[in-house]
Amino acid sequence: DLAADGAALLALRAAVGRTVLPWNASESPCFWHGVTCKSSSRVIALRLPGVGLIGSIPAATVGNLSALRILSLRYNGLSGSLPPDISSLTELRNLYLHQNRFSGAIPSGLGSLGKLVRLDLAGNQFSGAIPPELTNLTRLRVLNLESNQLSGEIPSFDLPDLRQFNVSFNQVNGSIPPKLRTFPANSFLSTGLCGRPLQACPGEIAPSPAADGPTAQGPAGENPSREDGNGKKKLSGGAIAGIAIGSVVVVLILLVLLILLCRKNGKSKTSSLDAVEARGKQPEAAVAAAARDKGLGEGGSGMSATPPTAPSVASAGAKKLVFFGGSGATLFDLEDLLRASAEVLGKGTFGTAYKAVLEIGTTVAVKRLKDVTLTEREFREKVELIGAMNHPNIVPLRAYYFSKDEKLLVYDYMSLGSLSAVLHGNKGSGRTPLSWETRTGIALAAARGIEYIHSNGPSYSHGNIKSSNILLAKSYEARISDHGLALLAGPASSSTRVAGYRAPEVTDPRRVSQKADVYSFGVLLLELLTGKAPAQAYLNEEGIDLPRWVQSVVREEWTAEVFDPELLRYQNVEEDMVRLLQLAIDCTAHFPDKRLSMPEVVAQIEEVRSSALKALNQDQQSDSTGIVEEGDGHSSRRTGSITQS
Ligand SMILES: Nc1ncnc2c1ncn2[C@@H]1O[C@H](COP(=O)(O)OP(=O)(O)OP(=O)(O)O)[C@@H](O)[C@H]1O
Repeated sequence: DLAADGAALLALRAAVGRTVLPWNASESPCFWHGVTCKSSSRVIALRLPGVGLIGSIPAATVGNLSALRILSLRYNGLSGSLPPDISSLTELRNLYLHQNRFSGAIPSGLGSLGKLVRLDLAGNQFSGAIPPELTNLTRLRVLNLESNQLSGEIPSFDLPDLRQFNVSFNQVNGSIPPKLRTFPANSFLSTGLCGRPLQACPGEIAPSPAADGPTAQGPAGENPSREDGNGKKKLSGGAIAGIAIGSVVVVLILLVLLILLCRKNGKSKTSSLDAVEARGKQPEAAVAAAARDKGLGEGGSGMSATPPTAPSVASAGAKKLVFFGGSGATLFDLEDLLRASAEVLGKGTFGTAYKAVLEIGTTVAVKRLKDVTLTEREFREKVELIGAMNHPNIVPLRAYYFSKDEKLLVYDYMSLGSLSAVLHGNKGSGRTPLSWETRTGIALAAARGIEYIHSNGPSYSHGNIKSSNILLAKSYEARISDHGLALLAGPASSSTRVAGYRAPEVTDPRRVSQKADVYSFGVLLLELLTGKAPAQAYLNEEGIDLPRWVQSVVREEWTAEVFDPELLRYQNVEEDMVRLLQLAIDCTAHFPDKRLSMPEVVAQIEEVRSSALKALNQDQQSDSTGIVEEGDGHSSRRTGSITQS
């Protein structure tokens, strides 16, 4: 009970923190710095990073905190052996003891902490062998043993969830166990180990580059960042010959394509986009040149004047680019568009998107629609509805083009790309994680954009809310894209939509509703909070989607586990994170009637957002010097509680 927990904590203070822990014994331990309770009845987290604890931890101190889930004593001066009764903390998920002076053997009893997710013992003086019992920790995601004095061979870990592993700077030796060979070389630096990703062991055949390919995946089969190795493998003679022959073939194919392109001169004015599509993201000067070869670019009429509100027509021979006015945007004509250097941004449900940089300097995004079966009149009517939408959180549609063979939509180009790319792309070094303040700003902007779409009438919905349709302009201003495209799309386009965002009641993706948008937005919120893509392979291995995964974790009361580790560095925001998580869970309620409306969602996010801005101000004012690690906040505030919908 809480009294026993309090006594254990006071005993710990007497042993290692007499002068540094200002705990008031007459108050409930739940108010003590670094202590987190559940329902004011048990201590579930003890976080005392870098507070100056010194000495060795006796038995019957932390070992008596039997409800403990998080123990963080990192960056202190703790020494001696770990107390063996640490193995009685069977609720423990995160154990952070790195950067102390612990010595002796790693207790084999740690292997009985079956709920452990993160174990960090780096930067100590642990010696002896790595206990084979640690291989029982089947939920382990992080195992960091770096910079100790461990010796002997590494036990054969086969942990399905292991994402980070490090034994660098130890005296371990022997062959790297097969299941760990997919981790990069810097997991095994300065050891006596051998085998991939290091040098082959004596008697082992060095892997050929070809053999590296398919087996270089992580244990969960989905973590390409582990493939890095030292990147200096030598190519075999066969591979060099293959590359040389391949290059010659590619050059020949390009030559043939160029000849065909020249012959087709004049056939279709927009067919230069085919060339762009074929070339993907290659530099595009040549594409512009190809368009010029076709006689499309010379003598273009440049910018056109525009009336402020009515659609205007920029003429290019028989072809017309129709603009929506009122924005004061610089206009251009079809010829300018064709002369622009372009690159493929990506292929989506409704067609291919291109970035086009016009000679006048304007950059636009052009969407080339596929499978449009509407008549010209129907198409124009529907596109004008889309073009009439005007809101700061909607990507503006500037113009469109319709011909029998080609349907184009011209949008403002959003320079920071999609939320999906920012959140999940570039996992390597140099990545700038999205801050809590930015995430709440994006959530609010996206919610306002959807609210605006819904405000046009009960039959208006977006139908395809997902992170690749949240685009970011400079300073991470978020806007909804692809609004209204479902109106234009043919039946074929509905099949490719990502199921991870689709509300359970939506069986035909073309028949969506506002409540289905709320569901998809809830998934998007979960994505912002967890950092996980709804279609991520390992979530779906068990057939679990993101909302169900979050609910299962929350049900087990590991709320802190669901959050993106990149978010856990922020101080004083835990309660707001939990509020947003609760909102996301409410939005993803199974039954549409139980879901909130978008105005309600916006109102709730506004509250969280203003609190996030306050926290940001506090952070900027306070002199925060601590180094905060994954899964480990400084705040002793309660994480809050979550209810299931
Ligand atoms: N206006 C824009 N500015 C910048 N990038 C854009 C713009 N519109 C689309 N993109 C980028 O182009 C890529 C393809 O977009 P597109 O909308 O065609 O497909 P999608 O969003 O991936 O899927 P879906 O069509 O199902 O919405 C997206 O990843 C997006 O980042």
